[in-house]
Amino acid sequence: MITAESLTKTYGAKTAVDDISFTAAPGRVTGFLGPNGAGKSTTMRMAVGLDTPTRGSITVNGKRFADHAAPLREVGAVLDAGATHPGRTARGHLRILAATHGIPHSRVDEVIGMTGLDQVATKRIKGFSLGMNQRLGIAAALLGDPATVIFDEPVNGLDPEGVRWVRRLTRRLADEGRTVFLSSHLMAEMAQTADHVIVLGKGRIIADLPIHELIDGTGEARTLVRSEQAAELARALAADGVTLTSRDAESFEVTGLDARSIGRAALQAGIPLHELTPLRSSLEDSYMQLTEDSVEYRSGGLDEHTGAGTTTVTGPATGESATARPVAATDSADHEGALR
Ligand SMILES: Nc1ncnc2c1ncn2[C@@H]1O[C@H](COP(=O)(O)OP(=O)(O)OP(=O)(O)O)[C@@H](O)[C@H]1O
Repeated sequence: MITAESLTKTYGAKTAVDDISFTAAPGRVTGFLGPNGAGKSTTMRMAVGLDTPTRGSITVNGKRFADHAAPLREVGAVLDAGATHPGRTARGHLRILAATHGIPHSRVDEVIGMTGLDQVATKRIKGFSLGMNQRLGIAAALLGDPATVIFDEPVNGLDPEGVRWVRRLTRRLADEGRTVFLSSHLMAEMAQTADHVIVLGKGRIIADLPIHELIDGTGEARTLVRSEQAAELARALAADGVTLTSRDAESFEVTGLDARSIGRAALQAGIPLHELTPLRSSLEDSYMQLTEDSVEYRSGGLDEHTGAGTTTVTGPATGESATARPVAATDSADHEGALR
C-alpha cells in the first residue's frame, strides 16, 4: 500500500508535486499517468526516500521508507534501470545486493528465473541491452519479495516482447496481492496494464479512478450539433440506437451516429448546421483532454498529442461555415508504436 497525504515538493520556485493525496492499494496495478514533467518521478523518488517531501508525507505499507527496518523487503523499485556496476555480472550484482540486505543467495536464482535472465546471468552488465537492464532492475526490485513494487516508466524503450513481459509480470505481482505502482506517459499502455489510474498534471492530481470508468466514460463517440432548426434536425436524426441529448434550444449531443452521417442527414433534410463537433472517441483523447492544460512542454503548430487540427464544416443549404475541432482524430499509432 502506498499512501500520499498532502504531498508537496518544491525545488526553489518550482513546485514539482503540489499537495497531492492518493492511495495505491494492494492487489491491483495502479497506473501513475501524466505528461513529461508532471511530477511522477519526483513522487516515486519520495516514496523510496531518494527525495524528501517539502510538505506532507508518502508512506509505503504504513511507514515512511526510511522507517522500515528492511526496506528492500517492503518495497522494490526500479527508478533508474541503468544504476548498476557495468563490470559486474548480473548474478554478481544481485548477489551483492542480496548480501547487503540479508537476503539468502537462493533468492538470487529465483529472481533470475522470474525475470528470464538465466542465459545472461554470468555475463557482464556492460554488454546488456536496454531490455536486459530493465529485467535486471526488476530482478533487483523483487529480491526482497516486497509487498509493494514501484516501477518508473518500465516499458520505455522495450521491444514488443519486453513490453508484453512487463505487462504479464505486473499483472502477476498484483494478482499475488502486491501493490503495483507504475508510471507512464502513455495512456494506451496504461489502458492495457492498469486496474486503476491516477493522472497527474503539473504536479496536481487531475483524475483518480478505476480504468474501466475512464474507458466507459469516454468509449462512445459523441458529437455536438448546433442548428437554428434543432428540433427539426433531431426528428430527422431519430433512429434506433441514436441518442439525442439537448444542451440548449439550438444544440444537442448525438451518440450512436458519427459526424459524417449527421452532416449527410442534415443536408438531405435541408437543415443548415452551425456546428458539428466530434467531442471525443478514444481513451487517448480523454487523457489528452484531461492533461491539456497540464502539458509543460508543447511544440507549436498542430497539437502534437492529439494530431487534431481544425476542420471547417460547411453547412448544407446556406453554405454557412462552422468550425469543428475533431479531437476524435487522434492517431495513437505513434504512441502505440513504442509498444509493439
Ligand atoms: N532536482 C530537481 N531540481 C529542479 N527541478 C526538478 C528536479 N527534479 C524534477 N524537477 C522538476 O520538477 C518537475 C517534475 O519532474 P518529474 O521528473 O517528477 O516529472 P515526470 O512526471 O516524472 O516527468 P518525465 O516523464 O519527464 O520523467 C519538472 O518540471 C522537473 O523539471
